[in-house]
Amino acid sequence: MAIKAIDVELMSPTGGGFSFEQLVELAGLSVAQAITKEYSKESHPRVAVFSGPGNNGLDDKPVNQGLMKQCMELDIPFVDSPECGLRDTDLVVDAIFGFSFSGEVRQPFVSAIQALKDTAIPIVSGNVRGEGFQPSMLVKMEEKWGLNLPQFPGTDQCVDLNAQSTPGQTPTQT
Ligand SMILES: NC(=O)C1=CN([C@@H]2O[C@H](COP(=O)(O)OP(=O)(O)OC[C@H]3O[C@@H](n4cnc5c(N)ncnc54)[C@H](OP(=O)(O)O)[C@@H]3O)[C@@H](O)[C@H]2O)[C@H](O)CC1
Repeated sequence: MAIKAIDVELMSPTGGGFSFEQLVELAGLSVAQAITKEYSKESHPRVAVFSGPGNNGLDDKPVNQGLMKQCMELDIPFVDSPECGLRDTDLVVDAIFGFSFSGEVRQPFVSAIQALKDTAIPIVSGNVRGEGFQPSMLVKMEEKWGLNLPQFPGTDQCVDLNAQSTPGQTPTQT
């Protein structure tokens, strides 16, 4: 089943009736929990989020306005270039593209993707891999249908698959 179709099913009355906002919140929670499990706030206190134009990054989308307002009230800075985003940063969250990414990277994202290719800072990617850089951790949100899911500990939103990974696989997925 295509990932997009899974979201449609989750939002249908028989598939859970989730609202788009709920799915966004759950996706964000999964990413946040996966990050805090893998990277401590002592070793990686400064996190930069690279947001894209679609529903993965929600850059400038109305659903994101409340979050942006919260960030401003908490004095969390916004930057407008990839170089600034990577300055004084310990971890990058790549929320640039989700499942609608296709083809070669086009402007205005070429420099952001290039910066992520060039950096040694660990990158946590949400959902999609293929823009040409290797994330340290990949968080996948839609794995359910037809997949052999691992046991999730307690009420956790993520599980570390390192123990089960084989060479060449992405280290951590949820
Ligand atoms: N129910 C939901 O939709 C939920 C989705 N979630 C997350 O959202 C993404 C899917 O969101 P979507 O908006 O469909 O897609 P993207 O986030 O990938 O962004 C699409 C935009 O990216 C542009 N794009 C695509 N390919 C390229 C490229 N090669 N170079 C530059 N730009 C690109 C695209 O532009 P177009 O001109 O092609 O339209 C769009 O602007 C999903 O993966 C989840 O992460 C929520 O988490 C929950 C609900």
